[in-house]
Amino acid sequence: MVPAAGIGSRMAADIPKQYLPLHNATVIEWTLRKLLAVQRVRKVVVAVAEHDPHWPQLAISQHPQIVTTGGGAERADSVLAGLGALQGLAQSNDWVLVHDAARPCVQPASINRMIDELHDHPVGGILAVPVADTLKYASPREPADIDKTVDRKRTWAAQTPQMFRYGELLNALQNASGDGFIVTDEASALEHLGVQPRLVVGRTDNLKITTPDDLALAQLILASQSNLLE
Ligand SMILES: Nc1ccn([C@@H]2O[C@H](COP(=O)(O)OP(=O)(O)OP(=O)(O)O)[C@@H](O)[C@H]2O)c(=O)n1
Ligand SMILES: C[C@](O)(CO)[C@H](O)COP(=O)(O)O
Repeated sequence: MVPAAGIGSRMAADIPKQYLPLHNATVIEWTLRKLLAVQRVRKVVVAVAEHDPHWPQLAISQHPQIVTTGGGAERADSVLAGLGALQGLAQSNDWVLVHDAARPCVQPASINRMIDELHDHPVGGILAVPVADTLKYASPREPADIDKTVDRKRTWAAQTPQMFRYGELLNALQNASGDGFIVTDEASALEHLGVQPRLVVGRTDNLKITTPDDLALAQLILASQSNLLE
């Protein structure tokens, strides 16, 4: 399931960042090519904004493995909408991988390794990388001042895909929404139910394209992956 209904406000571009040009295609086309290169991915549901004029113009939107649905106001709403579109296609015990449209540099090998590690895990988990930098909390009074240093010994940066059983993920997201518990990733909803998703070591180059400088970096990464999808 690919949430792709965001507006990319932090990118401050004329169009949503998932449709920006990247390495002779667009951000979302690279993301979908990577997912479709994983043999064990059967269907990809893409949640796009209502009346999105860009998505229908992409040939990949007609790919036989791709189903399109409408997204929501927040990322979690778009993911819930995408899961709704899988009703009847997915069984409760099927694994669902949620992957940001804004993460085009993911490697199929990382996704396959996560599936290998988690396919018989009781909960599921996420791609993530241990934090290498020293982390600081900003002052609540002056954002440019350091308030304190965060213990990074057990700190990881969550990425996507995030992989959970269809029924459990649907329940967890609906429960979080009902509790008014705001989640910025799927794992948070499972944690809110008291379960512990697994951390699967990912790659630091699986960046989420968020601000303009991320595009130049993604271009370099994709150029270095030229033989990846052959
Ligand atoms: N209502 C939303 C908001 C975000 N997303 C998707 O969730 C992914 C990660 O979100 P983010 O990087 O925050 O994208 P935007 O919300 O578009 O960015 P911003 O917060 O800068 O506006 C993106 O692929 C985005 O398209 C979505 O499907 N529906
Ligand atoms: C899901 C995610 O990519 C994990 O790091 C991240 O939480 C998305 O956050 P965003 O603010 O919706 O980009």
